Amino acid sequence: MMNQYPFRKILPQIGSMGRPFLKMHGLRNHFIIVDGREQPFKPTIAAISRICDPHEGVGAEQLLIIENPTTAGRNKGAEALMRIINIDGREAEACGNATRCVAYLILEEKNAEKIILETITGTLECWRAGEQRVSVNMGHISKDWWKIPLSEAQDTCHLDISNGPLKNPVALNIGNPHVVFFVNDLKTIVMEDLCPAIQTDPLFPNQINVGVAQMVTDSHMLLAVYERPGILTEACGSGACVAFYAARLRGLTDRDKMTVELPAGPIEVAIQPDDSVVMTGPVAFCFGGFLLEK
Ligand SMILES: N[C@@H](CCC[C@H](N)C(=O)O)C(=O)O
Repeated sequence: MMNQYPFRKILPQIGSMGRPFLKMHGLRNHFIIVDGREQPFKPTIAAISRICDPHEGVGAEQLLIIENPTTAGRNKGAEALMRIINIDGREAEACGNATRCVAYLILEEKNAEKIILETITGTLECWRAGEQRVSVNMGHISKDWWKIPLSEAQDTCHLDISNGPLKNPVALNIGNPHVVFFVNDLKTIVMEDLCPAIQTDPLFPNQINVGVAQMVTDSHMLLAVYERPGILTEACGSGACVAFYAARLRGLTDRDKMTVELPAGPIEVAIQPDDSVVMTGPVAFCFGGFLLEK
């Protein structure tokens, strides 16, 4: 029989010493979620990297900290502020899959059908869309070069940057910055080889999330996203929204709804009459536990 003694000895200590966390995923995009509303959570960069490292910590693509909304957010009806921290400790301005996961927690907590969630770039309306499915209005997408941001003026619909078969992308900002390349056959693209040089090009002072898309029909596309800071994720919610928007800008579709098929599965994206973008997809729980960092 397995010796359970070390567990009995250690677990009560961990329970009183550590910060509770939940691990969730939105289409296999993995998050560690900490509630910092009563007791602030301010880990160091080294602690963030360790917590997110699957070999040393819990393992995740982002750490999400739930905080109380700011006064501006509260005035707009926000129930909570979600902070999105990349594994290098830098704060991301948006994350579609994370928004669905945290929104689901707050929807459950408030026993509500719809809530408003604040991020560092504004407020987002989120609502239930079926069993463990959430829709989020991700807001408006900008194509102004200085808002991407780019380091010089360029036509963001046809950016002058390329690497091998990746050419002529669209640059957009949905809170966080993205470029989207269109290709004929996504499976021939080796993302890890081609995307790092694009992501870190000096044209992008804040670096950039790199999406590569293939149109299947005018309402179905395939998409892979190499995210900041150098991770090929199995799904990217903000990337799905901008890829659909980019396809419309390029005249590849005139639909107002699109199924964006990522390696882990589909996200439904719809453009609203006011040009804001609604994304719908699943959320799932992995496990919970205690972080030793306070
Ligand atoms: N790494 C991104 C933020 C995360 C995006 C996310 N996976 C999504 O679902 O949108 C960045 O640095 O912008």
